[in-house]
Amino acid sequence: MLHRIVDFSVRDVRFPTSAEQHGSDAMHTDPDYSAAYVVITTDSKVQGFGLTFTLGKGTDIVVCAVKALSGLVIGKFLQDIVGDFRGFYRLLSSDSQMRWLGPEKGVIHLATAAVLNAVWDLWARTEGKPLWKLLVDMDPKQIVSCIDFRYITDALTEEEALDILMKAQEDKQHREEQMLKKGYPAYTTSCAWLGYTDEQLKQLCTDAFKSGWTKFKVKVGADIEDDKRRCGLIRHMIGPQNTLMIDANQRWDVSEAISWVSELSEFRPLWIEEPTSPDDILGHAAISKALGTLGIGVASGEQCQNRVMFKQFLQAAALQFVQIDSCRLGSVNENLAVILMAHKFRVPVCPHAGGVGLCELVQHLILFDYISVSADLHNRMCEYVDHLHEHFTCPAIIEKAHYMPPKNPGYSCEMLESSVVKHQYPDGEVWRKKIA
Ligand SMILES: C[C@H](O)[C@@H](O)CC(=O)C(=O)O
Ligand SMILES: [Mg+2]
Repeated sequence: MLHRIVDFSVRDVRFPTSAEQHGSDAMHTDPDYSAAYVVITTDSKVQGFGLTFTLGKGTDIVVCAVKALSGLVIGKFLQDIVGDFRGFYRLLSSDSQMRWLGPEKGVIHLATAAVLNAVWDLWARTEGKPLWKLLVDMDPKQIVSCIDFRYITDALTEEEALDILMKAQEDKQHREEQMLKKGYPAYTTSCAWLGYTDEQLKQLCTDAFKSGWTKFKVKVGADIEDDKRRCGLIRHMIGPQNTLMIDANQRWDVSEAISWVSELSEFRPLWIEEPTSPDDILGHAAISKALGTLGIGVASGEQCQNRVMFKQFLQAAALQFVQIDSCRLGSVNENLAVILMAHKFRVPVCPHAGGVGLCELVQHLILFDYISVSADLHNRMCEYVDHLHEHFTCPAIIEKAHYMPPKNPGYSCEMLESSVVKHQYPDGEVWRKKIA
């Protein structure tokens, strides 16, 4: 059956998370987790749902960018899109006028992610499979045909990508069964947002520990004495064997990052995340070199613009953990490129999640990474944040601190229509009350 896209909508949906300091960090002190939420409808009535994540203000700008791209989607047949997905990715990311707004970065790239996420969702639904399974079952040649290799062939050629995927075919079935049984390891960021009090932090950490969490991320970077106290509290509570990560959300200059994190080294963080500007590849390389001697790695990616920057981070040995993001990069297509490059450079992928909908989306990509690419779980885990899942029709499922593979067809980011209507900005009930 053919599926022609006949309708396209995008809405500005915002959740007032800043009221309770959920999601707060050293740079984003009042985030309202939000999304530009896309629904595409076909003449066969099958729909695709996609989103990109934002922090509140400016979501309207992303919505505007999504609308600008919608003309490239409406009227297309799904079969034509996925039959040349590389071409369609390039159509969206390289439109000869709109590429001036990026290219492949910033608002226009967030918009590309929202649109393509909806297309991938539609594809998975029409195949009756969750997205991870669609990817895992795909012929390696077809996977590679979804990737735009422009600008990365000096690091990864199409032939090398194919070779990686072919080699990982062995034992794939076994890994799939393992994931279905045990799930993919996760860590939590929910206990230690920067705006939480010590009491909150202790309580949330105790509860999480009791529910089986063993890996915790703490926000740092505003005040060194606060950081020492908070890291000390968590390290004391989780003991020496469990894992602690720290996240500065781009707060420091390079030398400041090195000295600040050195002062926190006694708490033995596995990584420091986003120590400095997400665009500063050589700065990250310098930090990696300095902190490597203390056994601390550098993680980044949630604001890494595109595959070209990831390529350079990897080439410069500037990252020890690659944090792919389902909404920052150009959807599944560009994430496939980064997952394969990370494998070639032997750097573990530990996705960024949380926000609204990011856990739902990225769980599919990390399952694909394990089953079809890396076959490795050492030092690998996917972020989990326990907010806003109740707004999704198929929320992420966590059991014993592991993501359980989604079973429903699609990419898991369909929101409950009632939640969308209530949180739509500025007319939804939640915002009307606040604005009045
Ligand atoms: C503003 C966001 O909550 C950010 O702090 C998330 C983040 O850095 C992470 O989850 O990692
Ligand atoms: Mg982070």
